[in-house]
Amino acid sequence: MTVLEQGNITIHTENIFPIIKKSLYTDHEIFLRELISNSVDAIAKLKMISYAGEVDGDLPEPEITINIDKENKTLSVTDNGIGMTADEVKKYINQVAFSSAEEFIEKYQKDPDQQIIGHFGLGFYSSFMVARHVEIDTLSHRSGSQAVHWSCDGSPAFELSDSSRTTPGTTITLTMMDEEQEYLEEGRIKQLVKTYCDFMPVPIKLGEEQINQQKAPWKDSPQNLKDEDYLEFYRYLYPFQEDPLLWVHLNTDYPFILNGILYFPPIKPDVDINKGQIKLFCNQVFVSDHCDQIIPDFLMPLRGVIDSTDIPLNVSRSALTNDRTVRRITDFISKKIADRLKQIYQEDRAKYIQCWQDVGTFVKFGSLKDDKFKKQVEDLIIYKTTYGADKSKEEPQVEVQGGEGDPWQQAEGSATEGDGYTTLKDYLERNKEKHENRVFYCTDPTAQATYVELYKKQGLEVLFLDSFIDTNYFVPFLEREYSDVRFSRVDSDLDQTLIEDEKSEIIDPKTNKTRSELVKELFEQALNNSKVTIRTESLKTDNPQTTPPAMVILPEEMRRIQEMTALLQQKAVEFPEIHTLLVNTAHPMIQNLVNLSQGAIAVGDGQSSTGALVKQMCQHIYDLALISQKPFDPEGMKSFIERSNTLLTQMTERL
Ligand SMILES: Nc1ncnc2c1ncn2[C@@H]1O[C@H](COP(=O)(O)OP(=O)(O)OP(=O)(O)O)[C@@H](O)[C@H]1O
Repeated sequence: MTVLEQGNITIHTENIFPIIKKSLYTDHEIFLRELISNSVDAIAKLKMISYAGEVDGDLPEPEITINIDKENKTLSVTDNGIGMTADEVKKYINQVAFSSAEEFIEKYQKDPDQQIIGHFGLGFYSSFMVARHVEIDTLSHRSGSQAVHWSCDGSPAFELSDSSRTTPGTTITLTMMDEEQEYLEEGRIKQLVKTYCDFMPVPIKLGEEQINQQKAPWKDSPQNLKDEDYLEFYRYLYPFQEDPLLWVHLNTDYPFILNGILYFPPIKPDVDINKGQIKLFCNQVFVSDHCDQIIPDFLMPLRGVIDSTDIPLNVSRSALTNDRTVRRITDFISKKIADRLKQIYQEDRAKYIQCWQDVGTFVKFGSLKDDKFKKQVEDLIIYKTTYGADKSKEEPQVEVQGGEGDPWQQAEGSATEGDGYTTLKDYLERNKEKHENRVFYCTDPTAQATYVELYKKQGLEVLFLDSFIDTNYFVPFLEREYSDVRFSRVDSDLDQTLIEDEKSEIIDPKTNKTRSELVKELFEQALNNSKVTIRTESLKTDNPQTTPPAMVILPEEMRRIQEMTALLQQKAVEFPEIHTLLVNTAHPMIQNLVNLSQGAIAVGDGQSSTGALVKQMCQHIYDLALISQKPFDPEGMKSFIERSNTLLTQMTERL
């Protein structure tokens, strides 16, 4: 290969200048952020050279002042920072994309906490997006310096002259373009300072009034902050919102610098969990409301602040460049959150339980999404259980578990047992003898109340997996994770321990039929529905009156397929037409029914009023079993009410 020529690429200032002015930054408003950042840097630099013994006398109280002169259409930003000599203006201002930061840090930075915001050497030129004329009036803090005045009308030509300024520091004055007059309104400037510069470490004044918060709690050490401080900060960031459940203070210097406070808010159905609400800062300068690339998906609903100088920003400081550091920061944040949850779990179980309803959603979603996170939190996932629930309230009602005033949420103390919540590991361990590797769960405490009660009475423990994420995603996930464990919803089948051994006592000598066979026949004839299988069992109990006379059973596998299909098609789950009606032959009502039907047959009156009553009773028992699983359709509702009235009338006639 023959080299034809070598040389340096040339840039034409006339062409590149408009690009820097107009296209580098998307929003015009950020010019103020850039000027104030420069002022904050100038104040930090003054502090640094003073540490190095290069400043005579005491340092002034740091201050940045914004002044608006509507008449002359100017906005100025003044600081009492390091200032610039004529040489520095020539070097750092006249040479575009030449920042003093690198040289400065190399020479003076002793304290890693003292950071410089600007690095690209471009921010100052964002002023030309809104100003037709920009002036710098500056006096360096170094003794013997001469104040200088720089001015430029937006063309590459500038003018540098001596200035009569006597106080060290810098004033940047912008004469606003006609179409940018909004930046001469106090309200607009206050709003911009609040957005971008609220937590910058120097007081920013508009005239005499300080308009920034100045204190950034996330930069403080957690030891210095009380719960009330964290809450106050949250209320400041998210006014009129319910208080957060808990928070995590991130504070690390290695392997990257990262500070922040992340809050777990209560989950509200109207909050879009895909829209991040964490504010990203870099050196206390607001960067963005979108931390999508740093915060793992599953933690998007968290709120708060993250501040890191190691998050690689592009020149406009508005977008992130994706790199390895970002991934490491993401992992770090997930780990810290898991650690904090573990700490609360161990130290304040009552609080943990109280927050679980909301926090659990994050944790479960995180476990599904991120394998590393799953490993960190797997022992922290708890489930409501029937075990020990009686101890936390005298008479726990299954019906109220899911609603407000959940009796189990008031569990106190740090007991790990008997507070109505358990981990899966503990559940399996506790029930090893009775039903090894088998989990009974309930997805709807109201609809499945009868079933849960039945299990409870026989001393079988039921877990409540009753949130949206549980039923749709978490149960299948648990099954994959615990592949040797069988998960059965309470209404999917009845465990053998709930059923008496069949006594095949013949009660109809003429036909040689057992009670079970008679019951089955009665219901089959009454329902006359080939899709409903009738199964008879005698449910174990001390008091048959308290067991249900009949229950609808939905085989686990079939129900799951149906649920999956509904989820994929984004439709509501339809109640399966094919199902089983389990009739409890031990229940007195069922026994009476058999007797009634026997009597009817004895007098040869199969079609008589008694026969019709038995039929209606069977239909009614079926409807009552179905009622919790499926709402009536109009036809069903009509016949249920009519039948109820007929039966009640007959009852009054017979009494
Ligand atoms: N108020 C000020 N006081 C002292 N020096 C200043 C001031 N404003 C700007 N400078 C000097 O001008 C240089 C260029 O500023 P500019 O805003 O263009 O870039 P930067 O702040 O270094 O980097 P960035 O583009 O990331 O903001 C700064 O590095 C600094 O040396």
